[in-house]
Amino acid sequence: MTQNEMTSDDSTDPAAVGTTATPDPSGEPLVDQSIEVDGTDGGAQPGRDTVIEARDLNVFYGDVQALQGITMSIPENQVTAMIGPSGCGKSTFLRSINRMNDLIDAARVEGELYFEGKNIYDDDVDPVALRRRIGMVFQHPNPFPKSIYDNVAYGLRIQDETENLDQKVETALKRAALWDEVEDQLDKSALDLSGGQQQRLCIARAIAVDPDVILMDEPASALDPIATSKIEDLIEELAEEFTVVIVTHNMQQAARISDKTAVFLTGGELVEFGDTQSIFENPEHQRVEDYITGKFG
Ligand SMILES: Nc1ncnc2c1ncn2[C@@H]1O[C@H](COP(=O)(O)OP(=O)(O)OP(=O)(O)O)[C@@H](O)[C@H]1O
Repeated sequence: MTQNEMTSDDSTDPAAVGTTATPDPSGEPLVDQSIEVDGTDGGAQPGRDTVIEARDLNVFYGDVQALQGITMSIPENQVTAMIGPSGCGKSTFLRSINRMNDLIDAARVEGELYFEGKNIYDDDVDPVALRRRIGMVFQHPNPFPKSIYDNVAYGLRIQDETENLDQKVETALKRAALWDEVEDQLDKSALDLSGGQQQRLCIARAIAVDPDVILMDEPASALDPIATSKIEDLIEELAEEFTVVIVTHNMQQAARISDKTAVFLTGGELVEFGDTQSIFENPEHQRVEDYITGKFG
């Protein structure tokens, strides 16, 4: 992601429908800077770049404060999970990362949130361009009422990336572990797929345009155990190429698939953030231990 890519002008916002599109790769960065961190905030490790960094981020809905002074660094090419009880601000934080909160009238953001060194809340950042680099997958699969092929090709067509389109669609479906199930029926309506297949199609649609980050808001909570297991396997594979940030209510899921875990608690406070294994086996805070062991939530 370059600064110019985030500040480019485009009136089409594919993120609002759960996909992303590719910016012009020729844009020169305004600032040649990526953030290296020392791991003291529990986030990125030495030598591993931070992709997203929140600094004292506060989010309000009207008079209600949903996030309180969130500071954390999210490392690249890892799975970072957000867990915590209902209403603690997990989805609000996720939406802050690609400015989806802009679409909520009452929402107001204070503080800073850096994506590859650029504060995405600076006036010169175009949220549409930002969302091309930070895709999103929602809780309920939301394919378009179009063919399987057209769903995956959607963002590529918006961006005029239609050269070798068949190949790009096939690659995205393979990366989303769906190709083998749909290769003979690409013209079939996406709405005829099972829920789990629809969600993998939405993931294929998001990754077809090659974003840097994929945000996932409880992507498996509407699926049966077998479909959930496929999505979990897929998320782990995706982290080899993308940075994945996932909100989940399912602590076992966070423990299974994430490298880092952020524990939010009531009031929108980030109480603990670090290696998933440490958080689950040896949390620093009693409140986190109580939450993880099911004493509340
Ligand atoms: N669009 C909105 N307008 C007003 N308040 C909102 C809005 N969205 C969220 N909130 C409030 O912000 C707080 C945090 O909500 P958020 O959805 O981020 O929490 P969450 O941890 O993701 O919850 P859940 O696990 O139930 O999805 C809650 O008090 C919620 O009521």
